[in-house]
Amino acid sequence: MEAGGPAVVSQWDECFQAAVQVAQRAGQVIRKAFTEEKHVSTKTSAADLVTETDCLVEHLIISELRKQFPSHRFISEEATAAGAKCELTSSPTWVIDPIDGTCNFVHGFPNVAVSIGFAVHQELEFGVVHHCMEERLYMARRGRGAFCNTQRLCASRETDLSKALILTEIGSKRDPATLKLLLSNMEQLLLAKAHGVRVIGSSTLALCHLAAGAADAYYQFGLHCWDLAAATVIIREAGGIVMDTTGGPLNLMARRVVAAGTQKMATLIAQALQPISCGQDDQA
Ligand SMILES: Nc1ncnc2c1ncn2[C@@H]1O[C@H](CO)[C@@H](O)[C@H]1OP(=O)(O)O
Ligand SMILES: [Mg+2]
Ligand SMILES: [Mg+2]
Repeated sequence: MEAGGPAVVSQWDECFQAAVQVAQRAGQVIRKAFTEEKHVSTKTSAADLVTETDCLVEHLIISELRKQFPSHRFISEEATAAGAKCELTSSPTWVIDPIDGTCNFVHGFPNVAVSIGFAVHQELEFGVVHHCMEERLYMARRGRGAFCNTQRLCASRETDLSKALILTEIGSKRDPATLKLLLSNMEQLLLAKAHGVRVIGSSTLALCHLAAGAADAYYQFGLHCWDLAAATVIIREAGGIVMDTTGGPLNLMARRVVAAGTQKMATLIAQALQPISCGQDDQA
């Protein structure tokens, strides 16, 4: 036996390593496609976009992981859009967004990421988010800390809403009632004298910025489980909070989230928000 005893190998290490490798391969494909002509289609609205690269990258990720882990289940954005069931059971399940920030990708705006989360018994075990254009890899395993490349991540300790930099996303719904609520939520936070509200076009990268302490809070209605799964582990392992907009525990399928460096900040944001109803991922 080596000095210090055998290395501790977690049950899901092999899966984590596979996620890192496939996220990097997917990043290469996305980087190459970023400067080329894109074929863009719409999904649920004129602002809900998909390109052939979203589908190609999703296929690449799932076929590689399925080869290595044939008994595992998969939830992914483009398969769900094509009618696959979006159901989180107790089986080992990969939750995949092949391109988070598709609208950015279409416009050549460089906030584009691959997001791969992994849950067992409905508990998130690890998350890998690859910022494709800056070649940054955000990653965390439950109980083992969060990292960006080799740098350990630490979420903000801010508790004062009037000193907060807050991130959110606009999403793809454009009906007047949704837009009114969306803008009124932003207005409430600005009236509370938050330092700023930012929209960067990628939920998962915004959540990673929160994990890195570059922002104090994040909220969104309408995002999906694949936007959230990987980054949730990364934020929690960076010492942050991820919860439901009602103030209760996070439901990955409920399409709403508040995240912050501190519980106090998360609660203040949740209290300032009016809910926007979006349905559930597993009841579509
Ligand atoms: N219907 C919706 N409402 C809110 N956000 C959504 C959404 N659909 C996707 N998003 C995500 O929110 C951000 C932009 O609004 C992106 O991260 C986008 O993910 P996507 O690029 O994978 O589609
Ligand atoms: Mg997404
Ligand atoms: Mg996507």
